Amino acid sequence: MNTPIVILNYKTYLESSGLNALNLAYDLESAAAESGITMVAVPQAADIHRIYDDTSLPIYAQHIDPISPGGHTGGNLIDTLVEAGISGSLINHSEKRMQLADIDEIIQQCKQHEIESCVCTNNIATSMAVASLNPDAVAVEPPELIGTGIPVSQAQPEVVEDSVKGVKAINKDVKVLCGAGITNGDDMKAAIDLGADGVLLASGIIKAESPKDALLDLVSKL
Ligand SMILES: O=C[C@H](O)COP(=O)(O)O
Repeated sequence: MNTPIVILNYKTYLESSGLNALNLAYDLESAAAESGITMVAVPQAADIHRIYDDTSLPIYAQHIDPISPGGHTGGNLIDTLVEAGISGSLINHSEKRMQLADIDEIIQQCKQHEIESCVCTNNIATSMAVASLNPDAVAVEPPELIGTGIPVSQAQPEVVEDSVKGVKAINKDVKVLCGAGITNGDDMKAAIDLGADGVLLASGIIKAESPKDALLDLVSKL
């Protein structure tokens, strides 16, 4: 098995926006260096460049719009995000749902730009459907557990285990991550024991008194 991966979605918490986004990136960078675990920052678009300039972290976008260069006011164009420093993107997060054809379009755009695609899903069936689109990773997250602190890997282990089985049966090269409520080392260990390749998380780290300590605890039982 490959080394597990941690993807930290900054969402739009004030604790992970603006200058706080950069401070959180420093925490991620030092926790990654101390633990040897790959940690990915997923800041808002406006904060990508500052993190790229000041750290060597892998950076994902939170969302890419299915557009091409031209007249799309307010859009998140992949070319601009790549130039700002991303090496991948979340796609279809629960808080930013997309139509199936648009998910496919963004996976293809990511391949053209040679960046990673991580498609979020809400259950086993959608995880399997998305696997056939050949993204780099699928991140399954039951929406009702997001932001609750109730970890999917312990509250709904069958969702993680069956998503892993279902996705790998369709395409063994697609990594399977899980998210929602993941906070500490026990939650992450449970996810990895169920076959997940890593975790996608947010509030448990962003809202922690010391995000760096929380990150080190997260990977302490691997
Ligand atoms: O992208 C991250 C997920 O939505 C999980 O969020 P959470 O860790 O706050 O539950």
